[in-house]
Amino acid sequence: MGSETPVRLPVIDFSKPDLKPGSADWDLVRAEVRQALEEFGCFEAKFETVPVEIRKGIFSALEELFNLPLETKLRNLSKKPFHGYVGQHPRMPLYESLGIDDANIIENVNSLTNNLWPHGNQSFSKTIQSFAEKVSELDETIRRMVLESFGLEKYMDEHMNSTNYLLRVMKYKGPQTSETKLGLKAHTDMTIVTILFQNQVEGLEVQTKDGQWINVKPSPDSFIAMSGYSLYAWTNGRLYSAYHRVMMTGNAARYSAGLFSIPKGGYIIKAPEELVDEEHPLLFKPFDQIEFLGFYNAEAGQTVQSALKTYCGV
Ligand SMILES: O=C(O)CCC(=O)C(=O)O
Ligand SMILES: [Fe+2]
Repeated sequence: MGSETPVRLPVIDFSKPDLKPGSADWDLVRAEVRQALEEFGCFEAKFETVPVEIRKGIFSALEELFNLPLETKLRNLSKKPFHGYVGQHPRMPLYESLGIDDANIIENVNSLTNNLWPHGNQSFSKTIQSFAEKVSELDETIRRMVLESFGLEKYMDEHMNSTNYLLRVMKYKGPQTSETKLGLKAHTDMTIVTILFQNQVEGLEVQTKDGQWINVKPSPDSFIAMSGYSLYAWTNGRLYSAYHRVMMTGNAARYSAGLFSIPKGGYIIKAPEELVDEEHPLLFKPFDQIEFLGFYNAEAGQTVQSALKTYCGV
């Protein structure tokens, strides 16, 4: 018989003009978001609110950034894992990235820009900041829909104020071969929500619950949204958090940008009592994510899943 149809991620349209809380479109999209995050922990989001000059501009900005000499990029090392420059790793030789904390705030981007380009680079700062600000609207919409879908409106303000944004921009060199090579190893994100945007070079793969890898092929105006493991913990396991990785082939470089909403240090992740019952016993005792990450990073070789269970599993 013919081969099975490959599994595809759900595609959800956030570009509807009337997508306001309370509208009929909002309720429909909210149900799609909930279902996609339960089943796949991931979906493709059509979100045309990001103007075309920012969508195009972001990739020129990334090219300009990663073309800088290595010693310039290395000026942005950070003590926090994956917050500053990361690259030149022997096991991930194709991968380079740079993290920018709270990139939706122009002063933060300017301090990075001035470090990279001592004479300034206004257009780089503006493109990065506008991108982060626009994409953060999608993050907020998704989180609002998730909380509403569980009837958890009373936690909305606390939840929305509990996170910071990290923008991480990435370059994966083409491996210059038709063999598939590792770009970024399989992992789950320790985030509330992750939103990815990529140029037209494919490579992202997302694993389904039954272990199949889906090749993600977003259309040029789409973003990929994922529920992270912090949201898995906060929702007491109601939403899935998918393993994903980047596999590269061919000559072209892949550029991507990820906006990560991350619980602030000092904020205690505690599943709301409404999501704990006999059918869904509590998975994790309340924890501070920054303290957990200290534990996780000291335990070489563990996955987030097993480390969090050891750290505060019930
Ligand atoms: O480059 C991508 O599309 C994926 C990046 C990623 O998974 C991450 O930075 O956590
Ligand atoms: Fe990731």
